[in-house]
Amino acid sequence: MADMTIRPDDVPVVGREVTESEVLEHTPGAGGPTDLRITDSTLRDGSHAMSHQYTEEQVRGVVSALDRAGVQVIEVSHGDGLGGSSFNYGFSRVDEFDLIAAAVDEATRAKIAILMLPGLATVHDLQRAHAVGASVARIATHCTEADVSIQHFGEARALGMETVGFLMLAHRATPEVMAQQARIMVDAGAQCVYVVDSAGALVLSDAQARVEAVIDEIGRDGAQVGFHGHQNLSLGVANSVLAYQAGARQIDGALCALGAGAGNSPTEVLAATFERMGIRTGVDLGEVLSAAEEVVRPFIPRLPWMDRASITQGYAGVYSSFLLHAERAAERYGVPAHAILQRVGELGYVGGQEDMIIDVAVQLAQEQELGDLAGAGAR
Ligand SMILES: CC[C@H](O)CC(=O)C(=O)O
Ligand SMILES: [Mn+2]
Repeated sequence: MADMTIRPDDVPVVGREVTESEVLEHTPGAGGPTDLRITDSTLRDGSHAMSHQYTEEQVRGVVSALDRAGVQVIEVSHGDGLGGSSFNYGFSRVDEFDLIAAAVDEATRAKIAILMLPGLATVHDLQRAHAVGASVARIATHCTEADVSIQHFGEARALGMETVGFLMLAHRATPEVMAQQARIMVDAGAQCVYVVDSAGALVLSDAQARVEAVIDEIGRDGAQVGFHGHQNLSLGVANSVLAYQAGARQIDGALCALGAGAGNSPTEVLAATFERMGIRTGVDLGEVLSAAEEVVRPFIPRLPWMDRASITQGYAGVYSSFLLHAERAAERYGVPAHAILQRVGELGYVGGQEDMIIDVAVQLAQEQELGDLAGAGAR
């Protein structure tokens, strides 16, 4: 197997211009050079859509199929990242470190990545993930809070892991702010920074402008830029293509779009689209289509889809992983999920404020009751 590890020393020194070919050398495919690296998040973002109930057998099946298809990086963690298994976010069925270890055991070529949110996960969790074989650390913060990740990038680099920064809810920051925040992550040790459209709210040029601004800022350091899309407005794949054209060289997807909200950009559609465009991802189209259709599709309890609630998430700019929380609150308090999500968007809640979804539902239920009373009084 070709050694695809990006080592800290592989990243050119800060301040030197890097050529396009140097950038591409960071992402060689298993079977030859690639223009773009796809990271599959079925086993992390998809964990939201699975209510964090993945079994070891499912994880092994997905890793084996993705690995066979030539997907270079496979992310495995609780949907909310390491340490997410909790009352607030939802308990995992199987300990995520066992799932990560199973994924590492199953992969023959692909690297196994973890995602972590500083504060929810600790440096100790990162060390444990590394100890069971994870080699890529994806460290996520709200798009204006990159400074909370500095310690974690330092530790990941000290462990010899490849590092990726995630600037979440990217629609909430201007391209200029995204660039400043990416600079903080790169100075802390990130080798790639993603524009993360957590709400699926970026519309075409919005995604492109953010990727361009981040590349302008960190590209000269040899750092790459990535894009993570959600399908709430059905633009995950189109935004990913624009991100690639703007210079992004790492793109996320999930098989069958299995991810939060209306799901992620489907990995199999990304592979087909980029192949049609003559852009090399190193992914075997037949194998990845089989992985989606034959491995993942049979165990999905509900296919992620653009319905009223998830479209509202894209429209109102709501964190995709709030969907199932809002649906549960809707059922419990008798108010529509889309109305909860619309209000959550207006109030500007961010990841970590899942508990506020209940407050909003209670408030809407009270407003509904008052409205009913007023209506009854008028009769
Ligand atoms: C871990 C939080 C979140 O689900 C990360 C992500 O995929 C996103 O913001 O879209
Ligand atoms: Mn996501």
